[in-house]
Amino acid sequence: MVSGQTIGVAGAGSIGCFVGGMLTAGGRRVALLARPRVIAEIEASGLRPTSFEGFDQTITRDRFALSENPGVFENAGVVLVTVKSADTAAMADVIARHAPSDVVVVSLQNGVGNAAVLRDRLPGRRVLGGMVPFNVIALGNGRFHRATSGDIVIEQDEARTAETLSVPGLKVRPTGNIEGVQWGKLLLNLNNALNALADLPLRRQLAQREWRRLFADQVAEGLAAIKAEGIKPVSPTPIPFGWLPSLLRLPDPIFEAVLGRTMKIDPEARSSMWEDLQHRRRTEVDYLQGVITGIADRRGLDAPLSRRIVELIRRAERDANGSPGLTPEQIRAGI
Ligand SMILES: NC(=O)C1=CN([C@@H]2O[C@H](COP(=O)(O)OP(=O)(O)OC[C@H]3O[C@@H](n4cnc5c(N)ncnc54)[C@H](OP(=O)(O)O)[C@@H]3O)[C@@H](O)[C@H]2O)C=CC1
Ligand SMILES: CC(C)(CO)C(=O)C(=O)O
Repeated sequence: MVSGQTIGVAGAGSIGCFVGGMLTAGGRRVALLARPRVIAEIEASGLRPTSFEGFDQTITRDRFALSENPGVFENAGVVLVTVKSADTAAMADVIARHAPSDVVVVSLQNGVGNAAVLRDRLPGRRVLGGMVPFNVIALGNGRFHRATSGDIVIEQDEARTAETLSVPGLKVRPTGNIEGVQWGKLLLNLNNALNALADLPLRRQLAQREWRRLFADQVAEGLAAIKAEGIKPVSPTPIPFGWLPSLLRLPDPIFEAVLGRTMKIDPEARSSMWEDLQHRRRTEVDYLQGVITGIADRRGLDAPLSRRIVELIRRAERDANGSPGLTPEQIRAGI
């Protein structure tokens, strides 16, 4: 990408509006493709990325392009894909029709299959996998709040796309092993569903040992499945995966001390899957726990916890009442 070219954001919701806002604040030219409800909110209030570190800027409407018309991608040098995984294929087709043929497409999504879907539907275009380690919550009135720490990681390329996308307050690091990084993130994202079922902020959920034991059992089950596939996950935190289950099972005060040293979590942070249940949207459970049950099916492994959680999330999606607010005991009871 040539610096000065437009950075398109394909599906501006929590991640897209935060990243797009930070890039605009950092002097990049940004074009957001968004739904009418998101456009109306930003038209009324401006775009306000904020962060647990104290960053807080309201970006006026004249500083970026914002539209429901994918024509906003016509001069894009990079397009960041920030839709939920089920919408990746449809968004790839939009990019194919509206972005230049030499555009670089970067997936900033959870899950391990989105870059492959984009590559399949965008032959000839450069597609880079990515991983966003931090949480963003949509707080209303154009405010998109980064509630946990960590740097974005994307696949390294000769054009040094990662470096071009880095601005103050939003660091993007290149990696030669994006698959390992994405599988590592998938293991942490197994907590998204637990958090969604718990109806608790992440910090309060992780402060309770019974929730952490459940998360530890999920990670152990996920690790066993992905090791059977010969995959070596890279931990997104300074804690190696081999230690994570034991660490999660520690008594509350010891765990708190370790967590406090490894990452920052705002009191209001919650998983994106909790947000999906609250807004009666389809969740990404098929791309997270569903990947583990898929491996288990192929390899004849047990994955009882992942199967139970898929079932509970599907039930919550069908009920459309938001989070069911379950306890760890209620989740284990059906296994
Ligand atoms: N939120 C978070 O904290 C984190 C999220 N992630 C990952 O990032 C990805 C994005 O998540 P998140 O930002 O939370 O998701 P959101 O649902 O908040 O944002 C996606 C947005 O894209 C919109 N969209 C979908 N298709 C189109 C289209 N064709 N044209 C215009 N807009 C479209 C959606 O609208 P609609 O709903 O109407 O379809 C929605 O507003 C996911 O893979 C998620 O797992 C990763 C790390 C943290
Ligand atoms: C950052 C994290 C792990 C927060 O739960 C996330 O990826 C999400 O909410 O989707």
